[in-house]
Amino acid sequence: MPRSLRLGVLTGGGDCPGLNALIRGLVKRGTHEFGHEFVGIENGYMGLVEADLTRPLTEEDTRGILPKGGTILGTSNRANPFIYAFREGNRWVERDVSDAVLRRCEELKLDGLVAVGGDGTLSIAHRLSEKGLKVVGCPKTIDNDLCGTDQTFGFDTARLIVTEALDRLHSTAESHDRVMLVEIMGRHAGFLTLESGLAGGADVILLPEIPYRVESIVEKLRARATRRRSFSIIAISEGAFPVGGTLAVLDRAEDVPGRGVVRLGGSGKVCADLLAQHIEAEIRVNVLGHLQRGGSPSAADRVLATRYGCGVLDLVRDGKWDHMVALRAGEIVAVPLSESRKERRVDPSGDLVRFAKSMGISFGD
Ligand SMILES: Nc1ncnc2c1ncn2[C@@H]1O[C@H](COP(=O)(O)OP(=O)(O)O)[C@@H](O)[C@H]1O
Ligand SMILES: O=P(O)(O)OC[C@H]1O[C@](O)(COP(=O)(O)O)[C@@H](O)[C@@H]1O
Ligand SMILES: [Mg+2]
Repeated sequence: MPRSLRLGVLTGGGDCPGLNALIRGLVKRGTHEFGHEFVGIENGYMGLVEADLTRPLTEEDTRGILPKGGTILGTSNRANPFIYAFREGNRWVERDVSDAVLRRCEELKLDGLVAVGGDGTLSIAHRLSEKGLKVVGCPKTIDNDLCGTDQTFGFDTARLIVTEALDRLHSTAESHDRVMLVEIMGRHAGFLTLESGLAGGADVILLPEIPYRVESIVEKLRARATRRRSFSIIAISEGAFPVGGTLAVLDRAEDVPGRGVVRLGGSGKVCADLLAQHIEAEIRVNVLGHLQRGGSPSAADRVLATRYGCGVLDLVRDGKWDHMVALRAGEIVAVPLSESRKERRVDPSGDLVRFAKSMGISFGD
């Protein structure tokens, strides 16, 4: 019988469907096979900085959570221990509280920490690991932009939601002869836009990896109009921008204390305003927003998340701290956490883009 451990668990960054399935897999296998004990840490790393945000996490707590969206542990994308934001009077100050986080883990008598998150959460995990904390990671994000793993859970569900939105927008766009722009999440990576754009039959797909020229989109829209189809669907990433232009930003990194990264939004409106200078057709912009992350995970995401939750316990058993679980060529493997710092992007000359172009889909280049 392997040694029973006391493990902390936290979920950090933006939530995504499948986090609860992961927590369930982790706690069930951990309890049954290893006799581990789990401590739930609430609101990401915030739970290791602020008081009263930890609680026992038992198998009983995981009953019925498999199909639930979000995370029963809560999360935060503003709780980086290396730039933690505190309110002092009427201003915010940022401090490095990473030493206090290590002390807190000792107080909680943790033998190790399981950090579930995206590039942000996992690179923080790696930095904590460098300071001596025993951490293992599980990758998550609807953006699918993490290096080291072929897929993150959350992506499949988000792709289904966006595809359904594109399907639904087709009928109203066609009835009104409109150009529909659909703004899709993904930060600086276009995976979600590319794959749901393909699945949902978009006519134009605009990605952060391929800056667009308005003239090129106009040409495509005009070509469609002469074929007596005067409606068009444009799938645009929140991180897409015109050649020579800049990112559409809702909050700069420095405007949100503790956040450390930019909040994107508004690329659809920017593109619509540019197009309106050239075409007569009515244009509408749809921002799908957090609908893309909400609700129950798909079967595929439940399975992948369960595999990650169960699989990370092999890393713990083998003492593979400072590693994360990953999917590579269909297998669950261990990858150094330092890999998670590298972000993945759509390859503009890869198969998907090439085939889409060969079918007549415009990328605005
Ligand atoms: N590439 C990065 N490297 C280091 N820290 C990051 C990085 N991206 C984000 N962070 C920090 O990690 C926290 C969570 O990041 P976020 O991107 O929202 O979540 P995640 O990537 O884990 O889903 C933020 O507070 C931010 O300060
Ligand atoms: O929830 P917020 O703070 O508005 O953040 C929105 C961002 O989070 C995401 O939904 C998911 O990103 P992460 O997985 O890196 O947290 C991005 O697609 C989007 O840009
Ligand atoms: Mg991130």
